[in-house]
Amino acid sequence: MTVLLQVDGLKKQFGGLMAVNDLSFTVAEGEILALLGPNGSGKTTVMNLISGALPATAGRIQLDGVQISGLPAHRIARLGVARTFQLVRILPSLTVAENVIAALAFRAQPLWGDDAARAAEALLAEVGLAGRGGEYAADLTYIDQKRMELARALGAAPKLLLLDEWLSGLNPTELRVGIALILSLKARGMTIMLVEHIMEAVRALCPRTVVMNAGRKIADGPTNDVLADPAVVAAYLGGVDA
Ligand SMILES: Nc1ncnc2c1ncn2[C@@H]1O[C@H](COP(=O)(O)OP(=O)(O)OP(=O)(O)O)[C@@H](O)[C@H]1O
Repeated sequence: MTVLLQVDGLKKQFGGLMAVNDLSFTVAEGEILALLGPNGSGKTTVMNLISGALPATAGRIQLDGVQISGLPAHRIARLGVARTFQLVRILPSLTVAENVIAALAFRAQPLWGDDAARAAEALLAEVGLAGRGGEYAADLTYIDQKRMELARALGAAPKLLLLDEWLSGLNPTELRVGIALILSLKARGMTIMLVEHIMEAVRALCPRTVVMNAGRKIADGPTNDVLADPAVVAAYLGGVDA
C-alpha cells in the first residue's frame, strides 16, 4: 500500500471551539475513503484544511510525501488536490465548456486554446456531458451542474479528489448514476476522499470509513464494521461520550 495522504495530529480551533482535534489518518493511493460524522463534527473543516482553504492550528498534512499544510490553496491545488463543494460552485453565465476551460488554465501544466477545448470535451465526456459544452451552465439541471463541477475538478489532473456531499440532493435514479460515475473514476485509479450522509452511497463506494465526532476520530476501518460500531451508532444518536 502506498500512502498518498497522511494527516498527523491535525487541529483546527475556531475561538473556543476545537472543531478538529488531534486527527490522524492516511489515505492510500487508489483508495476511496469516506469521512463520516454527525452534523458539526468537523468533516467539512477537514476538507478545508486539506485543500488549504483554512490554515491548521496544529498538525501536519502530507500529499505524496510533500508537506502541504501551511501552503496556500492554489499551491496545494497545483500539487494535486482538487475538490467539489457542498454547495455547487459554477460560473453560471459561461458555457459548460468555458467553465471547464477556466479550470484548465489553473492547473500545474495550464492548457490554452484548442488544447484546452479538446481537453474540456474529453472531461465532459468522462462525466456524462458529451456534446453539451455549448450550453449555458445556468441552464443545466442540478445533477448536470454537479457533473460539470466534477469535470472542473478532474481538469486539474488531481492526485487526490475531495468530494464534499457531491451526491446529496440527487433523486434515486441520479444517485445510482452518480455512484457509477465515482466508481468509474476509481476504476481508472483516482484516489478519492468523500464526505457523505447517504449511507447507501458510502457502502457502495467506500471499503473503508473514518468517523469523527466533536472534532475527534472515533472509528477507522472497514465500512461495515465501522457502521456497526456501538460508539459510531451512539455518536449518530447524539451520545456525548461516544
Ligand atoms: N469558519 C468557521 N468559524 C467558526 N466556526 C466554524 C467555522 N467553520 C466551522 N465551524 C464550526 O466548526 C464545527 C465543525 O463544522 P464542520 O462544518 O466542519 O462540520 P461538519 O461535520 O462538516 O458538519 P455538516 O455535516 O453539518 O456539514 C461546527 O461547530 C461549526 O459551527
